Amino acid sequence: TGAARPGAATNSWPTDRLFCSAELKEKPDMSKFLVEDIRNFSIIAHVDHGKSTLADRLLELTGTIDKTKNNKQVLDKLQVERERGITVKAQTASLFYSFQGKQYLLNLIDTPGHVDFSYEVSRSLSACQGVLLVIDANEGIQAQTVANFFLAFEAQLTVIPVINKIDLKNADPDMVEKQIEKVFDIPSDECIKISAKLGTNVESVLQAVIERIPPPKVHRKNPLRALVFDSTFDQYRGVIANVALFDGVVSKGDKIVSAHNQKTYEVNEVGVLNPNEKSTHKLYAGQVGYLIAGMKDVTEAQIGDTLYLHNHPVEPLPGFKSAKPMVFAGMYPVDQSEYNNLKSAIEKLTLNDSSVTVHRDSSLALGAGWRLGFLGLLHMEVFNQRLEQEYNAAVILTTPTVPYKAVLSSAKLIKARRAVQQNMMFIDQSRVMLKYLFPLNEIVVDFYDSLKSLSSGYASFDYEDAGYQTAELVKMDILLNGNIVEELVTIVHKDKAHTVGKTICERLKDTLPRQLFEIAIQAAIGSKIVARETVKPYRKNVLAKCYGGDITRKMKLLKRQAEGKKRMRKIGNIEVPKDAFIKVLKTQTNK
Ligand SMILES: Nc1nc2c(ncn2[C@@H]2O[C@H](COP(=O)(O)OP(=O)(O)OP(=O)(O)O)[C@@H](O)[C@H]2O)c(=O)[nH]1
Repeated sequence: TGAARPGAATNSWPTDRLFCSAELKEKPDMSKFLVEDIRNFSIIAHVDHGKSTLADRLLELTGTIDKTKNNKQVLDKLQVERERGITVKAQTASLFYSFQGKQYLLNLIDTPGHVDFSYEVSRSLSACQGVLLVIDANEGIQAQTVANFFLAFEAQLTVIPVINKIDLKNADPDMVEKQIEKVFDIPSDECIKISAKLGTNVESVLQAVIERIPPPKVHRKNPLRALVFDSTFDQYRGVIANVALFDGVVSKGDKIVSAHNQKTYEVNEVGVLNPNEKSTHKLYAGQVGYLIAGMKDVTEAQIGDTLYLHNHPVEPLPGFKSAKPMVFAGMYPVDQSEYNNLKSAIEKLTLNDSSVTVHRDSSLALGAGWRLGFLGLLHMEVFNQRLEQEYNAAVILTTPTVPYKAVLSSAKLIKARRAVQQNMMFIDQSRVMLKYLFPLNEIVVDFYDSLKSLSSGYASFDYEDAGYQTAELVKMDILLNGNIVEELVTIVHKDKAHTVGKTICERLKDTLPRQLFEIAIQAAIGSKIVARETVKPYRKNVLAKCYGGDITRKMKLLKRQAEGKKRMRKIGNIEVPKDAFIKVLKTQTNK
C-alpha cells in the first residue's frame, strides 16, 4: 500500500539553485559532504523510456559534463552499448549540486532496462535509498516498469515517478499519472512531468531527489565497512572496484582485507566517478566511489564482497544472490592454440559481468572449452560481442539450451503443457496485464520479437523462474553428410520434433555455402530421420570477375576468401560459417 512507501512530495520548489564550484569539480574534498548531504539513487525504467537521456541531462545540470550536442548516453561506456543503443552495465556517477545554499552529493547509478539484465538493476539498488521510475508519456506503464518498481518497492526505496517525453505529439501524461496511481498506489501529485530530451522540468527531478529521498543510514565513527557492488579490470591498473561505504572511512595507503578471501591489500587510489575517475584520497561512509588496491587476479574482487580495515574485522554486509542463468551454451576457441588467451578473456569479462556462470567442458569435435550460463539470449549475444570487441577473441558458440532435469526412469509422466494463464489485471481501459506459466524453452529464443510484431510493438514482456515441470522431451541431432553437428544438438518437445527439425534443415540449407560436393542435411532422433534437405554442389570462383591481369586485385580477393575461411568451422569436410548456428537457432521457434 501507499502508506508503506517512505518519502513524499512537497509542493514548493525553491528556485535559488547555485552552480557547482570549479574548485569542487577539480579537487573534491569528500569530508565536506556530511551523511545528511548525500543522496544515493538509481534511475529505473522500461527499455527506451529515456533513462540514459535523463542521466545525461542530470550530468549537465550539475556541471558534471559540459552542455554540448554530443552528450548522448554518457554513462553508456561500452562499445556494444553505443552500437545497440541499450544499457548493459550499470554505471555510477557522483554529482555535486547546490540547492538552497547547500552543497549536496548525489550519487547516480544508471541501470539497464532490458529484461535480461534485471540482475544489474537489483545490484545497483543495494547501494541506493531511492529511485527515479521513468515512464514514457506515450507508452505508459510497461512490463519492466512493473518489474523494476517491485524490485525498488521490496528494497523499501523511495520511488519518484518521472513521466518523460511530454514533448511528444501523442504524449498523454495525465493518463499515465492515473495508471501510476492505479498500479503502484502513488498519488498523482507525486509525479514529475518532464522532457529529458529538451531538458524541460528536469531541475524538479534533482530537487525531488534532495527533498524526498532520505540520506543513507551509515556510521562514520564505526570501522570501515565497504560493499563491492561492481568491478572492472584495467590492463595497467588491475582491478577497479566500485564501492559503497556503509561505515567508516577509507584512505589512500590503508591496509584493507577482503571478507571473501581474507587477503590483505594496500589501497593505492580511492576516488569518485564524475563520471570519469577522479582521485579524492578519502571516501567516507554514505559515499560511493572506486578503489584500486593492487588486486591483480580477477577472482580477487568478488561482487558482493565486504572490505574492512586490517586489524578491524567487521560483520560482512549481506552479499548478492548469484544470478540464475536461464540459457546455456558451449563456448570454444576457433583455434585451440588460442585456448589460454580465451580463458583469460572470459575470466576478465566475467569479473565485470558476474551473472555469467562458467564451467569447463570439452567436446570431441570442438576440443577444450566452457559451458556458459546466461540470463537470456540478448545477454549471450552481448557477452559474445564484448569478447570479440574488447578482447579480440574468436569463438564458436554452440546452440543455446535451457536447463532440464532428467529423471532416469521408463515412465514419463504428464503431457507437456503449453502456457497456462495465471491471472489478469486491467491497467486502464486499453491495457491489460496478463500472467502466464510457460515452458522456458518456449520464450527464451524469440518469443519477445514475435510478441512485439504481433502486437505492433504495443505489448511488453518480463519473466521470472517458476521451477521445473515434467515434459516429454527428446534429443535431436542434426547431421551433415552423416556427421553430427555438435552445436545444433537440441532438446525438443516430442510433438514438435518434426517441425523444429524441418525448420533447422531448411534454414541450414539457406545458410550453408554450396561446396564442391552434395551435402545432405538431416534431423534425427536416435536413428530415426525426421527431416532432410540437400545442398547441391557448386564452386564459388571468386576470381571469375577478375578478367584482365590485375594481380593485386586477385591477391586481395584470395586474401578475403582466406579470411572468410577462418570464420568457418569444418564438420567432416564441410565448411560451415561461424554465425550459421545462431541464425539457424533464431528461426527455431517460428514453427
Ligand atoms: N521526444 C523525446 N524523446 C526522448 C526523450 N527522452 C528520451 N528520448 C528518446 O528515447 C530514446 C530512448 O532513450 P534512452 O535514454 O536511450 O532510453 P533508455 O531508457 O536509457 O534505454 P536503455 O538504456 O536501452 O534501457 C532515444 O531515442 C531518446 O532520444 C524525451 O523527453 N522526448
